[in-house]
Amino acid sequence: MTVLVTGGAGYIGSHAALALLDGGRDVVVLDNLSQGHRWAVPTGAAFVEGDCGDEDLVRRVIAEHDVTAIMHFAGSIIVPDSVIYPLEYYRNNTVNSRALLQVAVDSGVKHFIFSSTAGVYGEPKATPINEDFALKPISPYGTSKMMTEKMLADAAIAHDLRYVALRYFNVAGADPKGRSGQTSRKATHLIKIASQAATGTRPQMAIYGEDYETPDGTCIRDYIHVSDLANAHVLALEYLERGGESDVMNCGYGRGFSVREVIGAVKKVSGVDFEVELADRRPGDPAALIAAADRIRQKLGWTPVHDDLEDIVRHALDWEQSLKSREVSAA
Ligand SMILES: NC(=O)c1ccc[n+]([C@@H]2O[C@H](COP(=O)([O-])OP(=O)(O)OC[C@H]3O[C@@H](n4cnc5c(N)ncnc54)[C@H](O)[C@@H]3O)[C@@H](O)[C@H]2O)c1
Ligand SMILES: O=c1ccn([C@@H]2O[C@H](COP(=O)(O)OP(=O)(O)O[C@H]3O[C@H](CO)[C@@H](O)[C@H](O)[C@H]3O)[C@@H](O)[C@H]2O)c(=O)[nH]1
Repeated sequence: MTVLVTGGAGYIGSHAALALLDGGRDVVVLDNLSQGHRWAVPTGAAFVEGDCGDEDLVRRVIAEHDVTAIMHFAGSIIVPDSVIYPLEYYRNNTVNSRALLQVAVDSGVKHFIFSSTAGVYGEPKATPINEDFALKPISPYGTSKMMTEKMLADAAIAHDLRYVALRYFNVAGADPKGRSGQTSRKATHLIKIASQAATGTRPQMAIYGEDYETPDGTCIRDYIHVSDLANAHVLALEYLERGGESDVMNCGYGRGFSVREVIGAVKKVSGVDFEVELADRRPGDPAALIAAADRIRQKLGWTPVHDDLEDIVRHALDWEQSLKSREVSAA
């Protein structure tokens, strides 16, 4: 009875592995370390270095570890890169997910939890966004995730497999106990970048556009603490194990903060007045993305405990500081 966590050496996967281990589950992480780090795999989890699209390897891992459920985090995640390298994104996010799904079905794994994204909605017609809105992704990244959702839906009809696809809104923060956090080599996320500016890892940061139709002109997003998100995965697994139907669920808190509000919170919590420039809009940024977050609360009984922007920011800043000392000690 082991959970296979693909991408468990990365940001969200490592937090999910921690949540599973904290709940007394056995975990095996499969990660090719293209972005993740061996040290990010939580103590107590078994680790296999390899690709989730390698069917023979995944078949062996499932058999050797008696895997009964899969949480699939492995993937390529940078939206603008997906525009430049679309075929690479379809390979890693769609083709490799197909391979993993094939082995899951062949091996009799019945429960599958998938990392999807608010990016599947594209430019939504209104906000908050509920799960029944049309899927109209505007990037290859969003399309690659939508295609995996479709494969899951069809496979679940044809085979003895049930799934939950969790559509994450803006994931941020770090494990409150300091055991993991965001370590991406190529940071693009707002709270990560602002935390780097506050801790001196980068000299300044920019706001991408101040002329949106929002109260302060900057984009609004629904920031969700990574540990609340990790717990949602554990609850999704329990839901499937007690016979829950396959479903898709938004993961957000149902409220939003503007870029300016986020930067203000990072300055307040850190006490550092770092330099912020104004820059042009970043292509493809919708003005506001806020989740309708009722379904996940109702169906999974999910009750977030870190729904506080300053909490999220504090944990992100603590992690950024700890990364600096890690680099110093590694030098
Ligand atoms: N971070 C966000 O805000 C966000 C939002 C929506 C959805 N997601 C999704 O959540 C998942 C996890 O994202 P993250 O932020 O933790 O990213 P991450 O880059 O930190 O983690 C992804 C991990 O997967 C590994 N990986 C990539 N391709 C692999 C492959 N083919 N085989 C094995 N391992 C592979 C990487 O080495 C890395 O450790 C992704 O699927 C992403 O699309 C993330
Ligand atoms: O240095 C920065 C970084 C970001 N932003 C702005 O901050 C907002 C949030 O940006 P970011 O943190 O990059 O997140 P998103 O572009 O909203 O995308 C994230 O959230 C989506 C779901 O909402 C996921 O699909 C994506 O994978 C994930 O990267 C946007 O308006 C950006 O323009 C800045 O102004 N300056």
